[in-house]
This record gives sequence, structure tokens and C-alpha cells, in this order.
Amino acid sequence: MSPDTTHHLDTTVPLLEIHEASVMRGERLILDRLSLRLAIGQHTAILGANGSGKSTLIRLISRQLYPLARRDGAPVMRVFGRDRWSVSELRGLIGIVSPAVQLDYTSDSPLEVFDVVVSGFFAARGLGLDHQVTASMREREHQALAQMEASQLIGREMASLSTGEARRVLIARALVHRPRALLLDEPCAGLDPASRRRFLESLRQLAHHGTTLLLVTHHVEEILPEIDHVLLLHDGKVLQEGSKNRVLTDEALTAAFGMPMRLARQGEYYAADVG
Ligand SMILES: Nc1ncnc2c1ncn2[C@@H]1O[C@H](COP(=O)(O)OP(=O)(O)OP(=O)(O)O)[C@@H](O)[C@H]1O
Repeated sequence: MSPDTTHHLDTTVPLLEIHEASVMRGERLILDRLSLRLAIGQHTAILGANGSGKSTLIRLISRQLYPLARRDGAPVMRVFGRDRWSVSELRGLIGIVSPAVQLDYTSDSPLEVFDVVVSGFFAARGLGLDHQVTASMREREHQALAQMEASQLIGREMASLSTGEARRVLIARALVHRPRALLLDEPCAGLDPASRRRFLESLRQLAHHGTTLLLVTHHVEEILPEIDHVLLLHDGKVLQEGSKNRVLTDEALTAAFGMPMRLARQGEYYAADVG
């Protein structure tokens, strides 16, 4: 995206505002009048069981799916108060990293880490002959990789990386734009408990340095101390929303996951068990 676009952002309005979004997939209503308001710096977790509509919500935000038009004609989604953005402008404002993106980068054709990250500037999967990489792009890329503690991976092929390493690289790719927000879908999928904690600590650093985090997950364990706002999604609807101390209870998790759940505090984090 061009620097001009971010220049004219109205940062007094919410970074993301979804107002009564209903989304159909096939014949089914998958999101049912879902509303969400995300202010700058309001780190948020969207927690829900399999099939609750999380991926559909992400696809709505990334404009891969469209909501039903509202009767009153009002826009369903606004980013910084505006409803009309090109997909590439949006990508520069809200970086998205999901398992689907990761699969795309780690399977088949060989791609080298540095090329993958810098290609973020061109919204391309890798570098092409027509991509002019400038010195400032390279500098920004080094910063983004350092932010994700992934500088040592330069030179490696994506397909050779562990799940956690590849995810760090893809977040660095999203960070080259200095997005205002990062939307992370199942950020810890495939990570062992120690890698998960190290990875979450890197995300905490991003949160401290001005990136608003929106985490979409099944796991309360991934709710970082910096995240205070939690939205529980159930069957395409918001079951509860508010500060985590209020929303995260045995009763609410039991309702969200459809099975008795017990919640425990673990220092600044949470854990949950069935039973
Ligand atoms: N193309 C489709 N046609 C019909 N139903 C669909 C389609 N895609 C998804 N669904 C249904 O929509 C519901 C929500 O799916 P979605 O993938 O958004 O959930 P999710 O919360 O991301 O689940 P998971 O955690 O398992 O990835 C599910 O019941 C799913 O079967």
C-alpha cells in the first residue's frame, strides 16, 4: 500500500467495525448478525469451538466472503471509519496469517525466506523479475524478521522450516507494511508447549510496540496477558463479549464448547480442561 493511504487514516475511529454481519455459505446462514468493534490497541481474542464460524469471520474481514446487504443499506464493515478499501490497502492495514496461508508457502515450489518476506511489498507469493527491491524495503525486511526473532532463517527454504519457524517468517512478511493490526488464525497450531510459549512471548512484544492483535483460536491458553477483550463465538453468533475476567468463566466456556469445561489461571495466562 502507498504511504499516503496510512497518512489519511482517522485514528479516532475504530480500527475495525463490523455491524450485524450475516454471511451465507451455500444455503446456510453461517454468521448471524455478528457485530465486533476493535479499537486501536484493543488486543482481542475470538474464541470458539470447531464450526462456530471463526474462519468465516476471517474471510469476511479479508474480503474473501461478502456479507448479506443490510436492509437499511448501511455498510457492514468499516476499517478506520471507511467501508471502501482495495484488498491491497486492507492488507497493509490488517496483516493476516492463517494456517491456509502457511500451507500455501510451505508446500510445493521452493521459496527462500528473504524472498518470501520481501515479496510482501508486492503482494506476491515470491519475487518475480519485475519486482524492484529497494534498499529501504530490505532494511524494513530485516527489521521485521528481527522483530519475529527469525533473522537466522534467511537463506533457508520455506519448505525446510519447522511449523513455528515458518509462522514467524509469515508474520514478518505481514509486518513489512507496519500494519496497524495483525489477525492471527490459530497462531499456535502445531506448536509444542515450549514453542507455543516462546511464540506467544514474541507476539507480546508486537503488542507492546503498537500492533493491535486479533487472535482467533480454540484455545484459552493462547490468550496473552495483553489481550483483555474476548469475544466468545458460538454457532455464528456472539455468545459473550467483554473483558476477559468477566467473559472467561466455566459456564461461558461450557456453553461455547458444548461440554463441561473448567478454567484455571496459570500466572498471567489461562488454561482450560474438559470435565
Ligand atoms: N462452503 C460452505 N458451505 C456450507 N457450509 C459451510 C461452508 N463452509 C463452512 N461451512 C459451515 O459453516 C460453519 C462454520 O465454519 P467455519 O469454518 O467458519 O468454522 P470455524 O469456527 O472456523 O471452525 P474450525 O475451528 O473447525 O476451523 C460450519 O458448520 C461449516 O460446516
